[in-house]
Amino acid sequence: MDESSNGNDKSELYYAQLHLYKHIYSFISSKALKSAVELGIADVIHNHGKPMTLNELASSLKLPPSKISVLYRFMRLLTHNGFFASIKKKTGGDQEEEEETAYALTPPSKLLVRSASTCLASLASGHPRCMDMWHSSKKWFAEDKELSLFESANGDNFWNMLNKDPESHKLMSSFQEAMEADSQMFKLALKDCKHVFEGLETLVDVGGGTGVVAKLIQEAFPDIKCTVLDQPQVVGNLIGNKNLNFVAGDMFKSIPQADAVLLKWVLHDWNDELALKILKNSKEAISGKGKDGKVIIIDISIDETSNDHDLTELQLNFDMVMLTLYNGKEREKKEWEKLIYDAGFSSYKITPICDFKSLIEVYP
Ligand SMILES: C[S@@+](CC[C@H](N)C(=O)[O-])C[C@H]1O[C@@H](n2cnc3c(N)ncnc32)[C@H](O)[C@@H]1O
Repeated sequence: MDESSNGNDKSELYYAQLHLYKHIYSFISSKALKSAVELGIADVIHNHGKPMTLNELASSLKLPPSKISVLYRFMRLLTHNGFFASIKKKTGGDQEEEEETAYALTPPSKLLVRSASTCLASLASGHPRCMDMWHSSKKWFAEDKELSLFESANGDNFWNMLNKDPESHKLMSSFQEAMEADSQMFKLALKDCKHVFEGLETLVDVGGGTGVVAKLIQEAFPDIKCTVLDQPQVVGNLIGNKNLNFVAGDMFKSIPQADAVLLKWVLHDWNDELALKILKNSKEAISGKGKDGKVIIIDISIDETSNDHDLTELQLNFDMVMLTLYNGKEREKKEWEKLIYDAGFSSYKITPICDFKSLIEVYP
């Protein structure tokens, strides 16, 4: 140690070590959550209907006795991280009343209950291909190619891989499950941005998956005729209704005509060149409506100047996910502006929704 380990320098060094350790081991929080999801802890507590003691939990999870103390330590971390709440429960008879800790669900772990339409458990469990690819990042950096880390590590891009082998079918269904659950949140957001959809007669949800968002829009606006455009393997077997139509197609080729185009969680999957192509095709799709048409984008708009450090960290983490999985990106406001004007639109308006996303109305 040199003289810099004195006074303020010493506390700076302690802080540096702490900061580094915190980030080196931050994967533990994510992996403990994955273990909780695989064990089904949230489901067991939910089905029990009231907080559960450690022994009750271990018995429901059918854990061997040697794993009870392990479960305790996982629950301690998961409770500290806000996934469960620990409650003191009175046990024993009148004479020898004792207190025991019982675990209850919190709002984040309620999103892990598999019977809930908002369940995000499939995202928390992750997929080996999406985790293992990080071991190839050194090789990826050395390659002078525009490949995602996923493609560099797995030999094919994410979307092709989804449709290829049986193992990837699991990835596909958990991906669609997660998208559907995420879209359920849109129901709440829709209440705050009803004006955006009012007056529309037709809307095409581009890359609209299995139609969860289109159905929510229909519930709120029964008169809007919705078309969901997605890849044949996603919508090929889906059946619509009077006001809901599924179209198998390619948004890079053409988008059906409508008063409005919705692009929810779509543009962030693609680099600027391909996002521009989608936006230009969207502009073409609303051209029949003249100046009254609009494109509605729902994506992240990163604000690095925000004082909310956790929120910005989440948005930057999402950017890493988009970069490494699809070669896509989360965009800052100035990047959105450039993309929107480059696609030939004349104005736009950004409104924050769901605490970390934005709704961007784009006008011709
Ligand atoms: C991240 S998901 C978003 C799904 C949905 N909008 C949501 O918010 O839940 C992107 C969607 O784009 C679709 N997609 C990918 N390439 C496409 C293409 N060339 N044409 C149409 N849809 C495509 C995928 O199948 C997927 O459903």
